[in-house]
Amino acid sequence: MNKIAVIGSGSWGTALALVLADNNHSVFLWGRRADQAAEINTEHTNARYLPGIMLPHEIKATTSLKKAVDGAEVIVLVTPTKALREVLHEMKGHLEKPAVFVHASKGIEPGTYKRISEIIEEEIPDSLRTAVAVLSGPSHAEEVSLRQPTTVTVSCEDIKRAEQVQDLFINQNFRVYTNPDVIGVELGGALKNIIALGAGMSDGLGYGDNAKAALITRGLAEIARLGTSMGANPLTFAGLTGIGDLIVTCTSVHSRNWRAGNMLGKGIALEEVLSQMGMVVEGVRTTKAAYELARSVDVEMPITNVLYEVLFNGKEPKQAVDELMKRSRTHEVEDLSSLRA
Ligand SMILES: NC(=O)C1=CN([C@@H]2O[C@H](COP(=O)(O)OP(=O)(O)OC[C@H]3O[C@@H](n4cnc5c(N)ncnc54)[C@H](OP(=O)(O)O)[C@@H]3O)[C@@H](O)[C@H]2O)C=CC1
Ligand SMILES: O=C(CO)COP(=O)(O)O
Repeated sequence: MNKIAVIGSGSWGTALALVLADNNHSVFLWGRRADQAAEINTEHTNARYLPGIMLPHEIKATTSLKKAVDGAEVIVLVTPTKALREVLHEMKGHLEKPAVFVHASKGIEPGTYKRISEIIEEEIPDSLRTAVAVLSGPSHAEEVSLRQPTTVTVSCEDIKRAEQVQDLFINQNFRVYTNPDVIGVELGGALKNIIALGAGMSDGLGYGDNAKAALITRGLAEIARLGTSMGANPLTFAGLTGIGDLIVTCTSVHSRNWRAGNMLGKGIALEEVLSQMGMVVEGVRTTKAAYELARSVDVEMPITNVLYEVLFNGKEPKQAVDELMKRSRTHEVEDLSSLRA
């Protein structure tokens, strides 16, 4: 039985703790609120984030980072992206031996444009980490906690390490694949949230399935365009962490990004949307980061650009869609020769 620390007791951290406890690991779940830790330890519920779910008694909740990581061979990071650096910074002082770091958050840091594995590598010295891996894919916490069939991918440049992490999580309800393309897996997971905001907005405006299919398909094209320019393998975007996660996030009522976009499409202001959600909507900050990153590397991202204008410059959602439809005509694939027999 491995001791595993799960850092972040929101919906996804709690659902992953449940998967690990189902697999007979000893799980310490860290969150910042004492009332929540007490609820998890005594009632075995996390009613705010996973209402109606009984958690395995093996999950031990704590507000002490030291207690959570003490002796843990594996540390699973699942805070919102914006909280990660601060948490890692504090955690570093409590680490006594190297651990495998697995993260399951989906974002890019505005300003630095760093992926999460890069943030971990910056904050935790080489001597205190044996590997950094990412777990991503189409996986809403609400369904995972009901033990409904779910597939994800674990990515690590060292594929043997990825297989070790695969072993920790895999079970009959939670199927885990591996992929060595960390850049592609992280960027697919982060950037799909932008397109999900757009898909929700389209639904909120009353547009139909044609519009949503267009957003998913052209969204994937711009995710892959930016991703490959950053060094990702284009094939990764055809997998679970690319199109797979894009489909689930653009079409599921569980998606916070879709729901936030839907409210924006109905004319509700961003601040009101975020306060009504009460949960992290990663796509908002990621839109800013991706917009700036794409400009800095000169990659065209039309959907991201109009969403940036809606979120941060007050453009009306309807006008954003009109502008996308009126862009100058173009080919579906930039390199036409790749389509010819
Ligand atoms: N939910 C899902 O189905 C999935 C989520 N993810 C990703 O997982 C990550 C976490 O999301 P999720 O669990 O859903 O988020 P939730 O909104 O469900 O929960 C957020 C958690 O983060 C805590 N938190 C917020 N701000 C801070 C901070 N500054 N320092 C420390 N903790 C903080 C909250 O604590 P408090 O309650 O005290 O405010 C809460 O425990 C995101 O990157 C998301 O994209 C990935 C796949 C699936
Ligand atoms: O990443 C997710 C599912 O794979 C969760 O998406 P939301 O953050 O939009 O709920």
